Amino acid sequence: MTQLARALTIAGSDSGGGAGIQADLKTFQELQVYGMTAITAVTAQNTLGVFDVQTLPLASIAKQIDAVVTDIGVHATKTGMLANAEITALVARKVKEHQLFPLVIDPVMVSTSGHLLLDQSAKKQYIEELIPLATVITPNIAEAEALTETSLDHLDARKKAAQSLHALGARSVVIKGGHLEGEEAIDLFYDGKEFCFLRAPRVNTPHTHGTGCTFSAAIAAYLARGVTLAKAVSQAKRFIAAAIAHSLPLGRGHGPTNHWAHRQGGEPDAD
Ligand SMILES: Nc1ncnc2c1ncn2[C@@H]1O[C@H](COP(=O)(O)OP(=O)(O)O)[C@@H](O)[C@H]1O
Ligand SMILES: Cc1ncc(COP(=O)(O)O)c(N)n1
Repeated sequence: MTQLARALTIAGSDSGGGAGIQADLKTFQELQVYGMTAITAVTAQNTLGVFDVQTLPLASIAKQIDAVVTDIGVHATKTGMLANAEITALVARKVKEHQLFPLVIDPVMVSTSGHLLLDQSAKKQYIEELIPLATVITPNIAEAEALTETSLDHLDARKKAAQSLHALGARSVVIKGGHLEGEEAIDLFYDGKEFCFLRAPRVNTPHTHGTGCTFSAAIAAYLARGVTLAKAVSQAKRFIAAAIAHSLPLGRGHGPTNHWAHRQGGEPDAD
């Protein structure tokens, strides 16, 4: 057997299965990557909203990371919901201790349903401790605005924001354009030298719960498989575009993306 690619997600649990750890594991599995988890927080969540958040003790998060790294081994890591400043600092420490690279950072701050998933006070730890370790950081527009303290309503401003996140130490940056308007959903990729655009047709759907988690997990999966960064980002864009084009009208709110949509037909295998 050729060596099985293995990826670790350090993120929150979404009981509704559309975002967080659950979206990450589904994405890893679809991309033939063995998935492992370190859960930072347990949310009670569905397509309508977030009804409870319980963060895990720091020692538990640390031991989850130690357990998988020291035994099974990790080829790529992604971070999602880190909830607060202490968890963000712990994760940065563990990334350094275990050299958890390549590292994809999805700086999750607010859910699609509008619930705060990161204490405001954690911004300092993101900027000073975690972002400098990123192979790629994938903020949406609001997250990039919060991290750079600028308004990003123009492409020029988004380019400058990507440059300033790169200047903080991130090796590359994707500023996602899911919340912009237009015929296409266009993300801006900056590798420290050049800008390029990741494009897909914009899908007119409310069912976009978990798009950011799925996109960043797909980047981590491709990196775990040894694909180059530029290729990982563009293949991940194809994966998320298919997942949104065939998203699932489940629940009464924002339904989840469809992780098996990249397969021919966009449907689960017939019985
Ligand atoms: N309606 C849509 N149609 C097509 N692509 C979308 C749509 N909404 C989001 N995307 C894409 O999904 C990915 C996640 O983006 P975004 O929704 O901005 O992130 P987040 O979930 O973190 O808010 C990006 O590649 C973005 O362009
Ligand atoms: C546990 C967890 N992690 C991340 C998100 C963000 O995903 P989205 O922005 O699509 O709601 C979420 N809702 N829940």
